[in-house]
Amino acid sequence: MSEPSYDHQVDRSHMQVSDEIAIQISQMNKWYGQFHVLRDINLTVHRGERIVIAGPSGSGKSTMIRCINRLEEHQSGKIIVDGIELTSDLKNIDKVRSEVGMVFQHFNLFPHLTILENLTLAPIWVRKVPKREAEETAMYYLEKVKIPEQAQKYPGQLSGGQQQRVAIARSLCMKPKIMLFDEPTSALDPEMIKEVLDTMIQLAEEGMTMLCVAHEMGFAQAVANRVIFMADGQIVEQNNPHDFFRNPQSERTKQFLSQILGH
Ligand SMILES: Nc1ncnc2c1ncn2[C@@H]1O[C@H](COP(=O)(O)OP(=O)(O)OP(=O)(O)O)[C@@H](O)[C@H]1O
Repeated sequence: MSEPSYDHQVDRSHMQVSDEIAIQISQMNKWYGQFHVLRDINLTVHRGERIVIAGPSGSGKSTMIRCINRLEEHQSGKIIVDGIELTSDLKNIDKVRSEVGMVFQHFNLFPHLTILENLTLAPIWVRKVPKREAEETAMYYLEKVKIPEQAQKYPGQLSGGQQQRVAIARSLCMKPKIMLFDEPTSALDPEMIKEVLDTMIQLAEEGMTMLCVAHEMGFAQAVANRVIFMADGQIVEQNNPHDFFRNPQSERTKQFLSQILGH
């Protein structure tokens, strides 16, 4: 089985992964009512790692990352994020949310606020950052995602790719240590996928710890140092992208890859 080829292939050798642990999940289980959606998940993520979570629809990928920033609550086992164990204590949730940024498939921008207002809303109202400082930070990140000229526009005036870059900039304004992405390019036209991947590649090069649920494997190919394959609520297999694509171990993974790669 040959590796898919994308024009995002870069030399990843300079990207550092540290020994420090960013996320530790042990024996984690989650049910939706009677439905056992995540089963005995064990996962260690080191700082600077760039992980793609792949797997068939309904395998629990989104639920797993939603548990990491506490949008969903797990029922047993442990999740430790940046040294903080996730419990139902609200203070603890706030702490974790401030360490973990999340970008969704549908950008979730406020349509009636300008791009600048979207970016400064949480820093001003949640973090109590002075308006001027919040705006300077917002402009810094809009420049980073290469759309500073869009600051005064409304989301509806931007392309999907631009809106997704705004969503990434908005997360960065909260200075997260970890970024979670839930299918960030799924709602985009092919020509816009590249813009968003370029932004993600830039973040990865700066050492951001990233977990990305993805159906298309562009990010895996471009910058991931690990691909995790999930099926039926379990981690079935994980490996570096090179070996994951070239030498999948389980039948389930082989079947999945032949579906997505078309051979
Ligand atoms: N709030 C919920 N209540 C009940 N069941 C849910 C809820 N959210 C998700 N599920 C179910 O849990 C399972 C896992 O969903 P999840 O969204 O985590 O899968 P996924 O692997 O991310 O799928 P996809 O690739 O289609 O986004 C699915 O069967 C889904 O229908």
